[in-house]
Amino acid sequence: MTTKPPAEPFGARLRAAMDDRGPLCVGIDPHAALLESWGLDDDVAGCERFARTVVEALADRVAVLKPQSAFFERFGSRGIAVLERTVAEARAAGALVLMDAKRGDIGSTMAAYAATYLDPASPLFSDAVTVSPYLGYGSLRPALDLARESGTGVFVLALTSNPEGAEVQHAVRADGASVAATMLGHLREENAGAAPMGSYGAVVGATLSGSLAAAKADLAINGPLLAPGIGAQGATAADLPKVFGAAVRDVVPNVSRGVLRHGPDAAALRASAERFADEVREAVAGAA
Ligand SMILES: O=c1ccn([C@@H]2O[C@H](COP(=O)(O)O)[C@@H](O)[C@H]2O)c(=O)[nH]1
Repeated sequence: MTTKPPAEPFGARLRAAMDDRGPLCVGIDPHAALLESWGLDDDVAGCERFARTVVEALADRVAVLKPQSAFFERFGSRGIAVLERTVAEARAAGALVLMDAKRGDIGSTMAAYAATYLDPASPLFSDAVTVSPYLGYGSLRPALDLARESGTGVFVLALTSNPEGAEVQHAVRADGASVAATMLGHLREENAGAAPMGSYGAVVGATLSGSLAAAKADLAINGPLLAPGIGAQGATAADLPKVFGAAVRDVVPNVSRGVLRHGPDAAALRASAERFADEVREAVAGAA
């Protein structure tokens, strides 16, 4: 299956969606516990019903849907087939799809990961993908280049929402820059001159109040900042201005379990996403 490549770069498409729908990103994470609480079996059929329900409830109203690949992969090839259909249906219904796959490898293998998510000929073609720079930022080049070519985006892990991330991300290089600040610096260069916003984003947890200063991280990268951690991980929309300061307008706040726990009723899922969206709008407006 070949999808028509998007006419505009991801950064421009994302900014337009954020302006039109608000910046909220809702996760599609078919956890076993959520399937159970929705009255579904923890199998591939349950996974498909779950994902389709989220897409039908939210793809026409939130800016971004973020399937967490791991929860589909656990069902093997049939789970991946469900993921393919989920991505296609979400995109067809109007949401941008950010595939949370956190891939990272040596460049030659990275090229295959890039083709999987960012080549319009792939059945898993998505608007953007998350990647891990643990093999060095340069190893991500095939994904960065293919994203430019195919009008898609790449989100690089910089300061993750989990407390364990600090031991790697706050580590300081010989020149005094933290690893996180180094990644943000690379992304700033990648996005230089792009308008209204570059297509190369960073993942920066909404849970990080207090620890950004420790990483001496400058979040002004002229690109989107995916902020997971709201809801189940304890952060709230009100934390966003504290964590992101002037960069708060570039933040794409992610909520997964915080919304998904309200299913399977579509109206309840929509109401929950709307509540989070309102809280985000209020927090961002208050930061003006
Ligand atoms: O730093 C990171 C990067 C990614 N994630 C992912 O986001 C969602 C969060 O789910 P919640 O249910 O809202 O906690 C999940 O898919 C993670 O893998 C993250 O949490 N932190």
